[in-house]
Parts: sequence; structure tokens; C-alpha cells
Amino acid sequence: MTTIDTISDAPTTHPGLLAWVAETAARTTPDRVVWIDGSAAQHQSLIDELVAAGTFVKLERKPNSYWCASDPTDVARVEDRTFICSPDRADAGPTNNWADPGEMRATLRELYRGSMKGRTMYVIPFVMGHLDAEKPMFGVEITDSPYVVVSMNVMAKTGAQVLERMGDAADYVPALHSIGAPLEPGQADVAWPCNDTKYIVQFPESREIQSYGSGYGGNALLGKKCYSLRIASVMARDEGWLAEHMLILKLTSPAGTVKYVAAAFPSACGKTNLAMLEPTVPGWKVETLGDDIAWMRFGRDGRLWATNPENGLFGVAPGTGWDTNPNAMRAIAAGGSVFTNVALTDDGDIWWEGMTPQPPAHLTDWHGEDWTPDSGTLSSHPNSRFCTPIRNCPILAEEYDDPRGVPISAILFGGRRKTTIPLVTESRDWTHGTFMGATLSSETTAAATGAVGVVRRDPMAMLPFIGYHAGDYFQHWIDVGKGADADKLPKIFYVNWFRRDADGGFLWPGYGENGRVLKWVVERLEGTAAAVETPIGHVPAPGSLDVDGLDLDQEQLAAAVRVDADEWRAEIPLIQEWFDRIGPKTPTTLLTELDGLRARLGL
Ligand SMILES: Nc1nc2c(ncn2[C@@H]2O[C@H](COP(=O)(O)OP(=O)(O)OP(=O)(O)O)[C@@H](O)[C@H]2O)c(=O)[nH]1
Ligand SMILES: O=C([O-])CC(=O)C(=O)O
Repeated sequence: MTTIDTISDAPTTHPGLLAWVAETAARTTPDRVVWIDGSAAQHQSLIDELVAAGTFVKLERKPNSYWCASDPTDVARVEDRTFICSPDRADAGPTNNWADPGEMRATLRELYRGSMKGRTMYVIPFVMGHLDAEKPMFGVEITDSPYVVVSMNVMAKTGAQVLERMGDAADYVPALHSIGAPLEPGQADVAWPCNDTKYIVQFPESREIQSYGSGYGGNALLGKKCYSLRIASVMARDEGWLAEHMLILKLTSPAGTVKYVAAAFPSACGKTNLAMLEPTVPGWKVETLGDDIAWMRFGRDGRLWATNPENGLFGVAPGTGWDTNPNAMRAIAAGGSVFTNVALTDDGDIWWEGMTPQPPAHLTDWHGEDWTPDSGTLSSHPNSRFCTPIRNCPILAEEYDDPRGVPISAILFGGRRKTTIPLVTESRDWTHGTFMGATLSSETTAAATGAVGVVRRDPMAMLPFIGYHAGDYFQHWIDVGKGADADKLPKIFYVNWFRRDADGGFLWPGYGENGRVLKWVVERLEGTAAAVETPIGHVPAPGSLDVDGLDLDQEQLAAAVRVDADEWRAEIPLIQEWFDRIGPKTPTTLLTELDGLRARLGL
């Protein structure tokens, strides 16, 4: 590995970057500074160090793949420690934690003082999206966590090729990360150092990120949620595009017609699964473009084109199995993955709940303890993850490599709701679709710390990721629609795979069967499927959803697609409460939509 002891040996002459790296090194006082070059040799040497340190365990049964367990207190995004530090508090809005940028900088400056002592400071030049995009989206993450470097090498394009393209003048998002665990001389390290004090901070106006104390997921891999959603959503507002928490898929019909679909579901609500779907309906084919983030810009043809800025998959492990998501299983079998907080099998493989119907007789659980099916505990943390190169995905669409992206025909919004929300509803138009997105609700999951299963509004699945005022964000969505040719805008649908029956069972089998819903969506776009108009939008007419070969009785299907006026009447005060919380910035058009819904429900 190239170790560069002095900044003057740096592999760049970009004056701003050099100054920032020097200043950060002076404050955080690492033992060494290492520039990430993106080479396989350097990547491997970091992995070897992590194995030697006991942080990684090499898997015997997956090529070049590693098991890792985090500190049990550092397992998910910390939304209560995430801040949007706009100069004016009002710009962060009621859904974000806000702190004065000057005060926050001062607090963090103190925390970073000596925070990398005894450690190596890595400088990771990266690009989200294509290097040859019209305007490449550069970032540089400075971190003292080799785990973060290895993961960033998977999730983004990193290294010398990026630095070279940045030249001396490119703008980039500086993203500073420290686990906040300085090592005194002679002090033994732990496998997952971190700090109880955590800050995940975005400075939207100056496009900067500072993160402290956590080494896990979106808290630490700063190209992901912090840059590609929180910071990018502000750039998108200013420049007239959309940075969204969406998967992107390519759908080909038996007749060979191709449609591209984007879908926004909250964390751990099925994006990776839908993006890699194997449809059960004969002749339909899904290919993957992205499983988490979509950047959408209008093309010269007036259509909305989407790209996936990421290079890897950071998927929820539990529930991923050969029967639910065989393509994810194939992707991880191909190697080059890091698995965090899953269980280890006795023969050097990984396992998690839902991978196979029968658990192995003995495992080492994510705490490193012996585990058997009788243990009465979960072997893997519910937010355990696989981090895998997207090129491992066997159904990656060839358009992934096209910097222009793909033209989107349909946008799906969806959440996890036991009641009320039908399997699929089509909006009447863009504004109504924006209302559906703005009022999206979902039960919380283990992807963030805090209670699981609590229903909350999660607009466009972006609640924790909108980098500015949610009311302005809704207005931005409406404006995007206003400025466009209505015929060319994607059609918006609202889906719910998670509606339950009285016994708590899922009404809809989900996973590969969701291809049936995608088929209905495409047939609606083409005007060939029938729908029934209801107070909340159009739902499948009886017989219009293809359930051929599906073991589902008519009553269950009817319950899955049913619009229950009483349930919706109960929803209205919750939506009102939500708009009240957003306050005077709630766009009038959305209030008018709510009035219309009320009237249609006879309220
Ligand atoms: N019942 C049911 N569960 C599903 C379905 N699709 C996904 N899930 C489960 O939902 C959980 C999360 O699925 P993912 O596809 O990883 O969710 P994600 O939205 O990509 O999650 P993030 O990576 O956090 O953004 C897993 O446990 C899945 O097994 C479905 O159609 N029905
Ligand atoms: O950001 C993370 O830690 C993981 C993730 O993809 C999400 O929560 O949606």
C-alpha cells in the first residue's frame, strides 16, 4: 500500500482538496495518511489488515468475501443524531433536526481534535454516478475506518481515476468521517471501534458532510444517504431535478415492449427485492438498474431519465433467500462481499433468518456467541447487511452503463401498512400522485434505531433524507410536474405488499408475485387493463390483475385490493395532522387534493 506521510506526496494538485486534507490531518492527528487509489492490490491489503485485526473473518464458502460484526450499539442509521445545518432554521423544516451551522462546526471541530490519533486517515476520492456524466458528481470522503474504505470501494467508483478526472478545479462534496475512537500508544484496539456520541451532519448550502462516532451503513458510507439523497436533494431543488430514494428496474413484456419503472419504498420495505424480481408471470422479465437511489433529470426529449449513482448493493440480509430473492443470492454467491451482523456457519459461510426454511443446527450469531434453533434469539441483526458489487447482479441491465440513464414510465410509491392501503392504486395525474407520495405512510423498520412497527408518514420514502424543508420538497415535486409535458411524465402508482388479514398473515404473497402488479401497471400505461375508480384513485377491476396459477382465493385477492372507506376516513385526520406539522409551506394544491379526498369519502 502506498503510504504517504506528508500531504506534499499527495497524488493530486487540486489546491482546495490538498488544503482540506492537510487541515483535517492537522486537526485529527492520524499516524498516517493514505490516499485510496482504487486498485485491487490496495483494496486487498486493507482487507488483510481487517482480517489481521479480527474485524473481518474470511468466508471459506464465498469467494473473496468477509464476515464482520459491528459493536452491538452501532447497527443502524441514527436519525435522532442526524442534522441538517442550514443557515436558517426554517430551511430545515419540521421533519429534520436542525442545529446552527456555526455552533455545529464548533462542536464537531472539538470532537475531531485528535480523533484519529493512533489510526490511519484514508482519503477516498469518489464519484457517485458516471465519471463521464455531463457533470460528474464528485466527493471525497476522509475516514479513519478501513471498513468504510472497503465498503466505499464497493459502493462507489473510487481512487485515481476519479482524482484524475477532478483535475485541479472540480467541485466536490467534502465528507469527513471519524469513528471517534483515538488509540493511545500501547492501547489494544477492538474489532469495531466507535463512539457513543454520534453526529451525522449535512451542511446543505455549502454541500458538506461531517459524520462522527458511528462506523455503520448510511451513518458512515457518506456517498450513500448523506450525499446522494440529503445533499443531492438540495442540489436537485436548485437545479430542477429529483434525487430520490428509489430503485430502478427494466421490465420487458412477452411482446418485447420495454418500460422502465422507479419505486420509492422506505428503508427495508422491499426495494432490493423488487429491483431483482423474478416475475412468476410467464414471459415477463425484470432487469436491475438500481436498488436504492435514483437521480432523475429531464432529457431533451421531455421525458424523465433516471440513473443509479451507486456501484454496489447494500441490502438487508434477513428475508433474502433462494425463494424470495434468488438474484440477490446469486449476486452474493459471486463473491467480493462484506456481510455485517449476520451469523456464521460452522463451515465458514453466512446464514440469516429467511435464507433457508430450516436454520442450520449450529451457528455463531452476530454477537459471536454459539447459537442453535432453540436459542430463542435471532442469529442475525434485523438490519444486518450484505455489501456487494452491483456487477455481481446476474440481471443487471446493460443500460446501467449509460450515463444518460433510462426514461421512466412509472413511479411506484409504497410502504409497509397492515391495513388501509390497497395492493395497487393508480393516481389520476402527477399532482394526485405527488399527494400520494407526500402522504405515504409506513411502519418503521430496523434500518433506523428506535421503535420498529410504528406507523409514520414517510413522504416519497424520503423522510430521513430530504435535505431541506419538506413543504418546499413537495412544492418542488409539483413544480417538476408543472414544467413538464403531461404526456411524457411518468404515471404514479401507490403499492402495498404488506396488507394483513385478521390473523396477521400477508394478504398478498409478494416477492416474485409482485410482477403481476408490474404487469397491471404496464397494461394501465398502455391502456389495456381495466380499473375501478374509487375515492383514492384507480384500483384493479375484478379480473384485470393476472392471478393465473396463483394459489390465492378470490376473497383474499378482493381484500388485498379493497378500498375500505371507513379505514380511509380514519386516515384523513392523520393526513391532516401531517400537513399541519409541515405547516404553512404545505402546497395549496396538496390541501386541495385532501379536500377532494374528504369529499369523495363523504366527509
Ligand atoms: N411480505 C413481503 N416482504 C417483503 C417483500 N419484499 C421485500 N420484503 C421483505 O422486506 C425486507 C426488506 O427488503 P429489501 O428489498 O431489502 O428492502 P429495501 O427497501 O431495499 O431496504 P434498504 O436497503 O434499507 O433501503 C426483507 O426482509 C424482505 O424479505 C414482499 O413483497 N412481501
Ligand atoms: O443507510 C443505511 O444504513 C442502509 C440503507 O440503505 C437504508 O437505511 O435505507
